This record gives sequence, C-alpha cells and structure tokens, in this order.
Amino acid sequence: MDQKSQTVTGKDRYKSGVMEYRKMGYWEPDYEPKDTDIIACFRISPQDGVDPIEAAAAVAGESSTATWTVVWTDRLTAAEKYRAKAYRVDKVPNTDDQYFAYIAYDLDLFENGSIANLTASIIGNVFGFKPLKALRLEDMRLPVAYVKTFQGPATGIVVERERLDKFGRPLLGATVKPKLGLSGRNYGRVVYEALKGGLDFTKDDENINSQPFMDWRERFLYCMEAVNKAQAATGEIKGTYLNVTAATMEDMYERAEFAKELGSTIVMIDLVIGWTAMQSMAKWARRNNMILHLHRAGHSTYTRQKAHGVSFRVIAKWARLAGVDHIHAGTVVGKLEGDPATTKGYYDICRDEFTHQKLENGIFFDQPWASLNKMMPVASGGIHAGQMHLLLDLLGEDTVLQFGGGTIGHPMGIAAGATANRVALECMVLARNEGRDIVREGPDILNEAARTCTPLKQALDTWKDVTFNYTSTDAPDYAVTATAA
Ligand SMILES: O=C(COP(=O)(O)O)[C@H](O)[C@H](O)COP(=O)(O)O
Ligand SMILES: [Mg+2]
Repeated sequence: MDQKSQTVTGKDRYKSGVMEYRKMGYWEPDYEPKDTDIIACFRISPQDGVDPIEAAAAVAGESSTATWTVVWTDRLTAAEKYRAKAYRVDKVPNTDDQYFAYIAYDLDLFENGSIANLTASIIGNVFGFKPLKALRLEDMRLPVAYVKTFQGPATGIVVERERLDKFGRPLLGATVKPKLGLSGRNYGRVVYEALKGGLDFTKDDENINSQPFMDWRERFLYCMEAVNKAQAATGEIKGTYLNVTAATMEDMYERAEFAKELGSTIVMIDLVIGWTAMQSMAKWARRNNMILHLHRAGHSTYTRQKAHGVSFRVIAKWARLAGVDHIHAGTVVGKLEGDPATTKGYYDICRDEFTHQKLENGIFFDQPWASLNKMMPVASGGIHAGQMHLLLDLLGEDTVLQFGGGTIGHPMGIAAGATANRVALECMVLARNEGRDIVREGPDILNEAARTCTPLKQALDTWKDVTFNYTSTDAPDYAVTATAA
C-alpha cells in the first residue's frame, strides 16, 4: 500500500475527467484530526483488485463532497476544508481482505442537532458503492462541539430513579406475552399481575400498536388501571411502557398525549420509526416530563453481520444524542445476539460520562459526552431468574432487566413469576453488597433464597437447563488495548 499523499495540485486538479479519489484530496495520511472533526471508522472490504487506500478515499469522497468525476464547481467552495479526509488504513487483524479506514469530517459539513443529516452523509450512498464488496460503520467520534447541539436523553438515569423512588438495584420489567392477540381487559390483567408480583415495569411489545383485536385506547386504559391498582396494592411506584409507535407523527403525538393524560410516567417507541421521529418524540418527552423507552426493533437487519452495515455501538451513540432514556442493549446470556465484550462497549456508551477508547470492547475512540444525560440500557430477550447472578455481574446496576417469558411463563402464574424475579434480584444484590463472589456462588445464593420462596424454587426448576450457547457473530477484532495513532 502506498501510504503517501498523492493529491494532485495546481490547475491539473480541476481538469475535466475522472481521477482517482486519492488524487482528488480524499487521502491525507499526514492529516491530524481537529478536536472539532467528526471521525468515523469504517470496515472496508474492497472488490478484488481495488487498492484499500483508494477504497478508503472513495468512501471519504462519497460520504462528503465528491462524485465520480472531477467537477469545476468545487472551486466555488472551500473544497479543501469540505473534503472528508481518509487519514489512516489498517488491516483488520485475522482477515485477508478487510481494512479499518479512519476518515475525518469537518464539522461544517453537518447541520446542528440532526441525526437525519449526519446519517445522510455517513451512511448515505456510500454503502452501495460498487468498488466495495461490503462496508461497515464500526464507530464514530463525535466532538463536544457537535454533542452540545443535541438535547440528549429527555429524563436520564438520575432523574428516572428519583421519579420512581428506586435506588441501589437494577429495575425489573416484563414484556407482555403473547405479543399479539390479547384483548384490552386480558392485557391489563397481565400487567396488574406482573406489577403486583414485584416488577417495577411492564412493557408493550415492539409490534403491538392498534390492531383489530385491541384498539390502542383500550390498551392504554386497561394498562393504566392496572398500574394504579398495583401501586395501591404495593405502595410502590409502577410503570408500563405504552408503545406509541404509529404511522404518522400526528398519531404518535395523540397517543403520547393520551398516555400523559392517564398519568403514565413513560412511553415507548420502536427504532423503525426513524431518527427524525425519535428526535421529535424525545423533545415531546422532555416537554412533558416523560421517560422515553426505545425498543431497537429492526436493528439486527443491519447491525449483526460484521462485514456490512452499522455497528450497534454507533446506533447507541446516535440514540443518546437523539434523546431516548431507555435503549435495548442486549443481555449476553439471553436468546439474542450479544457477545460479552462487545455488549460491555454498548453499555459503556449508554452510561459513561466519558467513554474511553477500548478496542477489546469494540470502542475505537475516546468519546466525551459533554454532560448529556445517561441512557438506561435495557437487558431483554430470553432471560430468567436462574441467570440473575450473571446479569448483575455483567450488566451492573443501572439497567432494566426484562423477563417476558421469564415472568409470564411461570408455572404458578404471572405474579409468582414476578415474585421469583424480585426475590432473585434482591438476594443477589444483598450478596454482592456483603462482598460475596456472586459469579461463583450465584447458583448457591439463588438456591438458598428458594428454600423460603416457592415461586423462585419453581422458576429455577422450570428453567434451570435453559441456556443459549451459540457462536457470536460480532466479537471484537482486538484482544488487548492498542494505542491509537
Ligand atoms: O419481547 C422481547 C423479549 O421477550 P422475552 O423476555 O420473552 O424473551 C423483546 O422484544 C426483545 O428483548 C428484543 O430484543 P433486544 O432487547 O435484544 O432488542
Ligand atoms: Mg419483543
């Protein structure tokens, strides 16, 4: 690889015709990114015969100012400033045909506070570019000057805990099952039982909106009746994430307003509504003192495969800027994709004040969060009480642990399922606070607690053999921390 700059200068640079991107100024190996630059790290798989540096320069070009041929109108702009600059290309460890390309973008290329604008450049045309077999956005460094143009999480972890009056332990939730088909009244029964049994939250599933079997108003009315009754029965604050995802913004606002009118503390949206809708709902949530839960429905279509798409760590960064309060971020031990080291990186992005580069967790850059609120990561998908020690150890305290099947599938009913989870959590937090090694002693701690808690004993007996041991599709490429150039 010829690492030297080959930028053509003088009048030859603007002669009509086609010129390699690296000659047009999109490859600048001596470039030192400015503190205010946005930096992206892409995983590039060039087509056979395409030089990786030219491929990196092409990505820089297509995601900023370039087209396939020289255009003289560049000279009407501050072209040298506006060109994105690929400045570093590294072979991906343990691969033959993949490269990490680092590209710096001047801040003036982007509109303040708009994920739609950011993504139209960074993941716009460039992912279909013919000289590349595949392209993946691995990570981004967003400068403080840019972070500060976003609202950030509407409520944040600290204020959420204050509003809920719950401290010192993860929160507990459950997704109502079956996902589809319940009537409003039966749906409300599930919510009541789960909350009364000991959970803090219940949650609509990603695909429940307003179908023939249950109009959204029915769901909201019965759910809030259940929340109020469960609060009265337990003396604790309870919530249920009412999914306001709908076809139009007007519909979403109408649903969110109704949730507020009924006294809900939280509403929910799905990632599939898109970034602009998410930002609008985040602003609505801040104006209306609501917690905003994001279900990442759809993300695996482009986050899961390592060679092509966008890493979930980037989606998590965008979501924190956009302003959601909760984000599904994986469980490690449950039914859905989640390598432990990669997942730790996602959790750090949600909860850090400053995220340090940590290649072994897939974090390519230092990322300041400039006092944006923290997002609550949500662990959900095929988890049960028997994994409580692992969940607490892997995911920490500021998280929501959500057991859908692992509450509602309990042999003695939904309230018993909820009680099993609450007792499992509280005995594990107590053991941790007493200094016990919960990873090693976890199963004993649970069995001990189950001696005086029949629901927990039944949960452990029912699900004791359930594990999901499959090879991960998205483990980090680096085993130890390397120094950034
Ligand atoms: O319905 C569930 C979980 O139900 P259950 O607890 O019965 O498995 C959620 O949609 C998934 O957690 C989403 O996955 P992720 O959180 O990874 O986005
Ligand atoms: Mg679901």
